[in-house]
Amino acid sequence: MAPQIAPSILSADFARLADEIARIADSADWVHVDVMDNHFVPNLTLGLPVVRALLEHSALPLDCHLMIEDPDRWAPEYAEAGAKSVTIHAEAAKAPIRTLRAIRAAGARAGLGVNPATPVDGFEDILGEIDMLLLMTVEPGFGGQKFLDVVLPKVRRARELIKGRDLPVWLQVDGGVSTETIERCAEAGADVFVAGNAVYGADDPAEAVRRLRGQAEEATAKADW
Ligand SMILES: O=C(CO)[C@H](O)[C@H](O)COP(=O)(O)O
Repeated sequence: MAPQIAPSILSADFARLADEIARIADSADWVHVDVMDNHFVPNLTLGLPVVRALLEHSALPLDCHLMIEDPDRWAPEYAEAGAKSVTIHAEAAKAPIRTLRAIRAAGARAGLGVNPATPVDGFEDILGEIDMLLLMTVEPGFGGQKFLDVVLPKVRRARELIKGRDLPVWLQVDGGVSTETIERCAEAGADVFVAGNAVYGADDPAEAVRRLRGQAEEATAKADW
């Protein structure tokens, strides 16, 4: 699959979210929406009512990343509301298979996210239940953090597992993805790139997306996976 860019609105102006999404509508593939509940992570952002409002105003599909304590309760509702991708965290879900199936049943792509220190090997047998594996490349909770190089071997490992099973699972990296780090992520096997600060911290967010995409495409073409 060609690399996809998912700007995170965590770094956008929260008072003007619809306008901020419009700025990247012609260059990005997804809008990445970070839902945080101040329990799973030490930050509070937005929830279902705001996502419903954004769905009315976004020309791009929403990729909702639930960093919340009880994703089993909430994830299906995001999918039913119209989010095209909903990711739950492996560290939080109590019934991940049931919840992933409920997301799919509601018509969305089902994502499974893991924190930097969570290994991916334990999830090999459930890869068939998911459409996207999200690997956090910072500790979740805040935008603008430094990319954790230590996660790169896990990106390679995840790509091997996906390839080994011959499944169409997308591999997303999230956190500290920028012009400095995106090539290493693509070389290691990532094909969906979340970028908050690197996009919304730029003077021209659309141009920032195009630049990231160009770098990811070039690195992917050279990659051996
Ligand atoms: O999930 C997240 C934080 O938990 C954000 O999506 C992520 O950090 C993106 O922001 P940036 O590119 O600025 O690191």
